[in-house]
Amino acid sequence: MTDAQTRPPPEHAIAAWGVRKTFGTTVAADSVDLAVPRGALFGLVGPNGAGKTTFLRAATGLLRPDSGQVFVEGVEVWEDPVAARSIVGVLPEDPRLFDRLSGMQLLTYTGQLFGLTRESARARATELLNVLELSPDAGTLVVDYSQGMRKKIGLAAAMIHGPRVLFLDEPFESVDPVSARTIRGLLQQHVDNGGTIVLSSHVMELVERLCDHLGVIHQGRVVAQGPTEEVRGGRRLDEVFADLVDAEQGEIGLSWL
Ligand SMILES: Nc1ncnc2c1ncn2[C@@H]1O[C@H](COP(=O)(O)OP(=O)(O)OP(=O)(O)O)[C@@H](O)[C@H]1O
Repeated sequence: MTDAQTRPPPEHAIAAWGVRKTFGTTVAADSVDLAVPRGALFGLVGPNGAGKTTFLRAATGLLRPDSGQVFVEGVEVWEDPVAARSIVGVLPEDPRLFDRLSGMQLLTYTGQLFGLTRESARARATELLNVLELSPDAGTLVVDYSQGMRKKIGLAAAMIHGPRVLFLDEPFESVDPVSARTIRGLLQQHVDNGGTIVLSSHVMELVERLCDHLGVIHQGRVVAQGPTEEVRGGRRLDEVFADLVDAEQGEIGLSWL
């Protein structure tokens, strides 16, 4: 339950506090607190197993947290999941797509699920396929798409209803450099038009260049967050990251190699 006192200020497009999720004895998210300003392109970084995907799933209605709250544009995701769904577009880490449909069918169907008319869904699908250079494969079954193509069609499906907030889990993974540039352009356009994006990535250079805000998650907690320049403090992000997650820089190797 929430009350007026726990609601985030309106300048926060996303606000999470105390998000906790355990799997048996594994604490995947310990207590995640995050504030994402409206219009931010927010990068979420952290080592393998830090809890990024768990948090993103909890924040998007895909995985119910044990405790904590997530507000998206003032709507508590688990209190009002229907309202949250129309505000949010989600690219999960491993999107479960209806892969017996063609790319065009998948997008049209997804658009209609979100209340678009068939004509409008088809028009948007055509545009998205075109921008993401998937038009030649519009009629190909998604099951026959490459990994990178699946990422791109997943992104298109996340965007088709024009959500104000996008949550993207590793949107650049498996994507070729030209498509990555196209996606960066799309994401920039989304925030320039007043939207908000949270994306996770392991590519520090990309986060550094693309994201105006970032959060570092480690062992299920956010250990640093804020404007990218502030978090970096004049250093390279990979150095700051290594310090924050106590990465060992000592001798490593395999004795038998
Ligand atoms: N469904 C699940 N069942 C059991 N354990 C899980 C499950 N999902 C995640 N975990 C565990 O929770 C922890 C956090 O996982 P999560 O996938 O959130 O990390 P991540 O930061 O996204 O990692 P990566 O960068 O490697 O994708 C890990 O220890 C993982 O093994």
